Amino acid sequence: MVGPPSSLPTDHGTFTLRAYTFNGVTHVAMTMGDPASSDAPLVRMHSECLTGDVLGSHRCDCGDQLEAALQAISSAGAGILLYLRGQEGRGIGLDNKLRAYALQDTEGLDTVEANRALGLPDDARDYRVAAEMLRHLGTQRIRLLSSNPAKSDALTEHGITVVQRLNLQLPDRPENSAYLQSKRQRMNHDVPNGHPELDHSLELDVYKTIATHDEVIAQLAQSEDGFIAARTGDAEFVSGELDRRHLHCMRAAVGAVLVGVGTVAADNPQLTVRAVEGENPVRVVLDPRARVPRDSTVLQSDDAPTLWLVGADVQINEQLADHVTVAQLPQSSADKIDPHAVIALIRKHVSGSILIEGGGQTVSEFLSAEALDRLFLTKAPVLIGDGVPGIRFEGSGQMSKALRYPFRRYIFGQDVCTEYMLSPAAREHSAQMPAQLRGVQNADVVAEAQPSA
Ligand SMILES: Nc1nc2c(ncn2[C@@H]2O[C@H](COP(=O)(O)OP(=O)(O)OP(=O)(O)O)[C@@H](O)[C@H]2O)c(=O)[nH]1
Ligand SMILES: [Zn+2]
Repeated sequence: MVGPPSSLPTDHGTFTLRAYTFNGVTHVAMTMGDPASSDAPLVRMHSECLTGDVLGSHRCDCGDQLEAALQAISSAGAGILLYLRGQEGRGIGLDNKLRAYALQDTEGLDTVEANRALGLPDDARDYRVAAEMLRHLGTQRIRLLSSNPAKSDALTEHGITVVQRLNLQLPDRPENSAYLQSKRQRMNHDVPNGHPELDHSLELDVYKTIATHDEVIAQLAQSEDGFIAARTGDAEFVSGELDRRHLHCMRAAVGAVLVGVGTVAADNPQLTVRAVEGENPVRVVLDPRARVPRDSTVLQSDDAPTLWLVGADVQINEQLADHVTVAQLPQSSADKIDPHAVIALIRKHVSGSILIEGGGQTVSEFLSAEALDRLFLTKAPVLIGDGVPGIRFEGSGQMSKALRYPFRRYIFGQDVCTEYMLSPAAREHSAQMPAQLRGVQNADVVAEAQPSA
């Protein structure tokens, strides 16, 4: 009933493959690492889908889920994929599934109605063999990669402890969104928008890239019409929870985080890592005239060291808390400090990447000085009308001179984040990472492009 293990090198790394035959049907388990030795390994219980898995169909999400699950297991370094044969068409078989497809095409039936019109059950799958396979692999506790709650219920019934169910967070495709909507409405599948159960250790690849290189990156969240706050400076909830989480992931990946004095005065940020696990970066306040409010969190709280960057002609005579270090730089003109000099100075104190976190003016200055390797610009679906501007720089009178860079795009719930790879170094660093087009993460790369020259 169980075949010998063999090795299976794949695009996602080398797995161990075992065949399990029950009632004349052969299923396979692909394992990576030693799942038995991990407390609750990632498990994908995948129903065979010839059209999606093999033929590349966009009618369903099976092919995308298969890829994403293998990528997730490979990123985690351990896990199991059970490929369940004979579950084609939610258990009604390939021939019937294609008949159901035809009824969907011609009669406009949804996926459930089409099965019923054929006199077949909505879902005929049985997961007993999957539970048997897991037990054979020494795994009784799992984290299940699925958007279908019925799958974890069934495994629980068969004696497997599902400690967590993780939605693979794949974006709908135009061709499968109606089908996915029906699954959500009629079969209780998750809506993949900022799922609260998401495992916070699962990240975008670019965080690793940032953490392992010395880059200068910037981020900004703007309204659709380009403002980071209302006229009064009120910046509460411009972008959503996932964008906040993204910001905290970046803070955790860098050595230093810099804000302009205006942001400290307006928002009194803590600049610490709270939404995810990670170390706090060194906080840098760019403050040519030493105007920062003396009761601000960056000066008062010792959660992280603070580097207070002031102009060369400023005198700081007051007593400062131990976590605050003052550094001075010459101002070029009109209170401005050259971004390149700022970076060089920070690098003397801190190693790792530097995140320019805001506000709009500071990020714009670093952008137009060509001091950035990468820019993450999130656009939230809100119109403010007038307020504190986001990215603004002199630009050019000609469209042909507008800035176009290679970019990647992520969906963070309702917000869209564009990552511009501004420098050749950033592009090279990202190219060294396997292009993670899909994976377990809070957002997926939904578009990638190189601008034409
Ligand atoms: N009967 C029928 N089956 C379909 C249809 N579209 C996809 N399938 C099958 O559905 C099975 C996958 O089930 P899904 O409901 O997509 O997803 P799930 O496996 O329950 O849940 P996930 O773990 O999130 O993938 C595969 O065997 C597909 O062949 C359809 O329109 N009709
Ligand atoms: Zn499918």
